[in-house]
Amino acid sequence: GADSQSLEEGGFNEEWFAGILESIVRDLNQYGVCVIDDFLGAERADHILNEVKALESHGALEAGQVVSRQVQDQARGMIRGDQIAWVTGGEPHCSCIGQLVTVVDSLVAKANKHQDAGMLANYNITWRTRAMVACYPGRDTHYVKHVDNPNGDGRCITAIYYLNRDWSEDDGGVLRIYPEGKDQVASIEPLFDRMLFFWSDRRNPHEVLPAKITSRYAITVWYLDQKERNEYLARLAHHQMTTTQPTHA
Ligand SMILES: COc1ccc2cc(-c3cnc(C(=O)NCC(=O)O)c(O)c3)ccc2c1
Ligand SMILES: [Mn+2]
Repeated sequence: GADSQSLEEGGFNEEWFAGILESIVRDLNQYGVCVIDDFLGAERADHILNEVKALESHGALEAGQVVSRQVQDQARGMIRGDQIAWVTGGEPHCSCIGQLVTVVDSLVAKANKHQDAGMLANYNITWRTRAMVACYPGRDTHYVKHVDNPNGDGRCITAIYYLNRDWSEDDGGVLRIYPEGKDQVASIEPLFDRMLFFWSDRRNPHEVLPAKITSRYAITVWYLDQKERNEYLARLAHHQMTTTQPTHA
């Protein structure tokens, strides 16, 4: 309700947490996507934005994440892709990013074990990646339609936190999700203090439309299902065994 402040300094309001948890469980089950606005409040969001800008100004963001062949061909001659840094949140001057990840960790863990978890109950989410701090440097940088986890690498939920103040339509950089088997498309503007969750697998092909303005900031964490991750690592180990079989004379 109006009287529940979103966050006390340092701690998190029980009511706020429970409300967000309900939205995540309900929307992921119903739409495979969950958007939460005014997630942490403007003050905390500002601290996180300042930490991201500091990373950028210190050259911590590296251009060019791995992209598949045809994308590189398509992108040749164009400015493409985001600049990224992998952050644990424990680095110096990254404590607010760390707090963000901690809150999202507890929300995802609680949602996974929620009594109405539904499809979420099929997972046992025990791991996650580090936080990928990303900046699309404007000048029409984009990300072609793709699936985050097309081949069962263990990632089950993509969590993206956006940090773009005063974002407007002609700034571009909208995230378009094409939920599998549905005819409606979700167009998600990368608004300041907006939190987004969606299934990482083939249920959610998505693309980032060309970003016009200078910098489009986002922080992404991928949550892993233990079983799928272990099976993936086993496949990887087996593959390495068979391909790098020691040759005996
Ligand atoms: C092997 O090393 C790497 C390192 C980083 C990688 C990052 C991505 C990636 C995937 N999705 C998105 C996205 O969908 N963003 C949506 C949005 O910003 O609104 C994005 O920005 C980046 C994919 C593969 C990678 C491989
Ligand atoms: Mn993606």
